[in-house]
Amino acid sequence: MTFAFGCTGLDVPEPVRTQLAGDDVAARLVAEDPTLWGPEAEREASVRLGWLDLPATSRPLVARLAELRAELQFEGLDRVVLCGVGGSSLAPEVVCRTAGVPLVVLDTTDPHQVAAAMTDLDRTVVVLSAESGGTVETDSQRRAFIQAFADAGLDEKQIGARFVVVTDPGSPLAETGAAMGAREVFLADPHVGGRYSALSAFGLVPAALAGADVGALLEEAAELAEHLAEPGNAALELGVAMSAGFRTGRDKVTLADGGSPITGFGDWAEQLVAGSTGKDGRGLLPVVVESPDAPGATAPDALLVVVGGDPVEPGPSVGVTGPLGAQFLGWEYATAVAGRVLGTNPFDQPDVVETEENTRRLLDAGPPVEPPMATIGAVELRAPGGLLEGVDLPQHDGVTLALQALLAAVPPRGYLAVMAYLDRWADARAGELRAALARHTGHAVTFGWAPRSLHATGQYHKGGPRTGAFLQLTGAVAADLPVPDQPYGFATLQAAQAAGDRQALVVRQRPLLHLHLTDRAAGTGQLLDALG
Ligand SMILES: O=P(O)(O)OC[C@H]1O[C@](O)(CO)[C@@H](O)[C@@H]1O
Repeated sequence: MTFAFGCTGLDVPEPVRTQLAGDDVAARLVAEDPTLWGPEAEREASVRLGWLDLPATSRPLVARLAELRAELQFEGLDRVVLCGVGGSSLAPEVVCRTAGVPLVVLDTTDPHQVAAAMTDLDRTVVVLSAESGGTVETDSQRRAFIQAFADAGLDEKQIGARFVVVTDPGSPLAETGAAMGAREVFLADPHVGGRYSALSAFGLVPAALAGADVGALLEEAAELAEHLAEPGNAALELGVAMSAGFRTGRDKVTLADGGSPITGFGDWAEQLVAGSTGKDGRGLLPVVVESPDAPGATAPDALLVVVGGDPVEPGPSVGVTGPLGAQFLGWEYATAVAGRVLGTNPFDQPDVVETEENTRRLLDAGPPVEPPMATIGAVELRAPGGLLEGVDLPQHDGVTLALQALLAAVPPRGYLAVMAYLDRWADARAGELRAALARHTGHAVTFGWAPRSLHATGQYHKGGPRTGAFLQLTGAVAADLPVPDQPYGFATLQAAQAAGDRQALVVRQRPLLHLHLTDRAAGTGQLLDALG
């Protein structure tokens, strides 16, 4: 079975067909024509289309990874922890969840979540995965694991042997990996950007070491690759549908699983679509929902895409089926195609760096002092930017009123984004807030764990249309964890990332509600109660 596309109730405007079919986009994309996205994108595109070749060029990795896994297993190292974020962790996480093999993914700075990953060190191997090699989340985790292994009594050589590195050639991490004596440093194809790296060493190394069949994944993709130059191929049709949605006022792409055997695909597709299209004041907002009939799954400004199922009548809706390897390649292709119609460069992320710079500044200067406007139960309320000016916040229903004020501030055709700087396992209940909020509004509601979301929808939040309203959640930290050789711990880093994100949103005059949970479980319960 390969990638298949079905669609119902969507009109494709003639100019979209012409721009994609008439211009022979399918064949030109497969030929890696960098001019497809206009002169401004040409330079970047000329070094970012290597993902089209990966079903073939990644093949030699399969045997080497099987050997390495056997070697690790022989030494009793059967627990794989992946330190990486965004494109460097979401694909292997989907692969492993789908295959049912254990992979501990650490894509956070939450001190509780990082500490929880540092168990069973005697059987742990750590994959450090970062394309740029300088990402603060991954670098901090590297330092913490080195320290933890040292505390467990390992010497320098033994510690090096516990790390496998995946990065681009010439990156600072390539150098660090060599200097620390990492067991192996995999240098990935530098002509593939992070969001498009699912079938490169970034997707394959952690997944294969955890026990997934990555050879099968490449075969699934290769089968689709054979058809990608054909006019009307299924991946092109998906790109046409997303583009047609955009052109007809549906600039949200709702992603729902239709009972496929794939687990967590929406989170990977979200970073691909948001990071590739959300810039220059436009974009497609991916909205990952719990099921095709979840609150907010259908809306007048959204195209519902069912992954692994049929389109939902009466539409407009799309269904895409096929195995995971084909889904990865098909969505990358479709997103690149949509970028052409939107007029965006699918391969850059111009607005991500701003929050990173804000974070660095805040780490240098110390955290901002922002007294809460009110504390209600386990929730401290703040609204930088003035959202709650003139709003009374009584103890009995102040949280409800604050949430109502935020929902009322979502502009027409806008969206509400929840960014939870929490532990996505221990504080998993916060994930229920998406549906709970969506029941109270006709607007799209997205939910993202942060700081992971900075590398996914974060680009869209800052670079896309200014139609978002934002709910940021932070939580009390019971015990901080130092970041070795840095003047701050994970709690300070996480708080600085959250504050840096708030600054980037306030500068754009976006409505923002910041709720700090002084007790994470109680505060989450309070929010869900407030939403009924
Ligand atoms: O692999 P890196 O360099 O750590 O980057 C992580 C992610 O950050 C981004 O560069 C943008 O936030 C993504 O494209 C990428 O997947």
